[in-house]
Formats: sequence, C-alpha cells, structure tokens
Amino acid sequence: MATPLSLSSLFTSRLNTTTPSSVFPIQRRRRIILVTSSAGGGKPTILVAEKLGQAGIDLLKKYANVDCSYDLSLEELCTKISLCDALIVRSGTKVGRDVFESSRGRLKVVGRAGVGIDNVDLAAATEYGCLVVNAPTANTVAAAEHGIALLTSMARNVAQADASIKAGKWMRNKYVGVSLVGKTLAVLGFGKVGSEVARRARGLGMHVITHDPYAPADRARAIGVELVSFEVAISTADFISLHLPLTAATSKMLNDETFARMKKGVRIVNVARGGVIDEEALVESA
Ligand SMILES: O=C(O)[C@H](O)COP(=O)(O)O
Repeated sequence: MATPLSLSSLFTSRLNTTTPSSVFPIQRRRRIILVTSSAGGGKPTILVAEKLGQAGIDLLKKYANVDCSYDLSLEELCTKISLCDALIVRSGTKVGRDVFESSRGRLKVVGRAGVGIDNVDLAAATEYGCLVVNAPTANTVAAAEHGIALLTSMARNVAQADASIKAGKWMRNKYVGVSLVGKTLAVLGFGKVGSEVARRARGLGMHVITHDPYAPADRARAIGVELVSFEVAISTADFISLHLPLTAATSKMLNDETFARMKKGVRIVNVARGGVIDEEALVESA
C-alpha cells in the first residue's frame, strides 16, 4: 500500500530513480517538482477539484495549466481526469478506483490539500503508479484550537445556552457548566493535532493522558502527558478528544463495548473523522 508523502516533501526533494520518468525538477533554486504533460512538451495539467487559497492557485498557474472545477459528479471527474496529470482535492472528493481507471495512466499524482487521506484509494493509486501526497502540518493549529473550542464550550454548555437565549429564554440554572481544571482528558491519537490539544489542555490545568501505540514517550513527557493503555484512557477520562486517522483499525473504535466502559457523563470531542465513532452506539448510550 502506498505511503502518503507530504506535499512539502514532494515539492522540496528530488524523487528517487524508481519514480516515473515524467516527474522532473523544473525549478532548481526552489527545488519544485512538477509532473509533465503526458501529451508531451507542454505544461502539465492540474485539476483542482475543491476550493483552495488563491495564492496556491496562482503559484500552480506559473508551472501548469490549472483547471479549477468544483462539485464535480463522479462521472464528470472520471471524464476530466483522463486529460489531467495531477489532481488536487480536499476531503470532499472521493478519489476511488474508478478515477484511477479512467485516467488511463495519465494521472501521476494526487495532492491532498489537508491531512486525512481516507478519501483516496491508496491501493488503487499504487496499482496505477500514482503518487499520493498530503500536507500534514497545514492545519495542525487550526484543528487543535477548534478541538479546545469544542472542549470548553461543551464543558460550559455554550451552544445550548446560546440557542436557548436566542429563543427568548433565560435558563441559567439549566446550563450550569463544569470545570476543566483538575479533570482528566484522554487524548486518543498523540500525533501533531493530539499533541497540540494536550499542550493546550495542560495549560487549562487538566490532567492529560494519552493512548497512541506510536507516541514517542519523550514528547509525552515534555508536555506533561501520561501514556496509558486504551483501556485506562477510556475508563478513567472525564473528557475524551479524538485525533486519529480513519483506517480499518480505527473505524468504529468507539462502539457499544467501549461506551459501556466509560465513566458516566464522559464528554467526547471528535475533530478527526465521524467514522471513528459508531454513531448508532453513541446514540444508544447517550
Ligand atoms: O484532514 C484534514 O486535513 C481536515 O479534515 C480538513 O479537511 P478539508 O481539507 O476538507 O478541510
């Protein structure tokens, strides 16, 4: 299965000799690598299938023909892709086997402008010799800050109180919140976003534990976070924050069995992917 490279690494390093010959550095000083048009000679063609920042589009336009076409149906995407050397998507476009098949070998790279690559069929990309790259640090702080925003507003019932007051009610006793200070937060997934959430939660005076089989112990220690088993994480937490990719191993990781082992009244923040939680089980156990 293909391992996603980072977009920045694709653009800043030379590819090794096993890469397709149509990949070459065209701008040595900044070591930018782009993919040639298989039509030969001309600029490569990049399909941007979801909205990106204009600065990014302008940069691409210096080196490639850029087709910004949003909200394509699968059929439209499959038709266009046979004329494209590269495709850039966010999380809303499913890049499945059909897309690689339809490209008939012309598509050389799929750039995921973001972190999660669960919308790209990596096995099919590998079979069709197509690189998949992502931008793993692009939105780390935004996701961490959003996680903390949800954590604090959930603790203080901000959304419910806001809706209530907008409905003309004043129910301050109903929406009394809970303190975060001294409470235990379990961060599931101690990667880039999870670590930044943990760091911020420590600043709020929380006791932070984490479960992540790949987490470096020294990083956890440096932030003052305790590495624990999955069992300890879910059974001792007052709050749980999810920062996991959606894979076969993490799909429905929180399910009826795990909900049964959690503390009563535990609050969960999910800024990862919805599929990490079995939503039917969540509704049942709420
Ligand atoms: O995986 C990610 O980077 C985030 O979920 C953001 O996805 P987006 O590019 O669709 O906003």
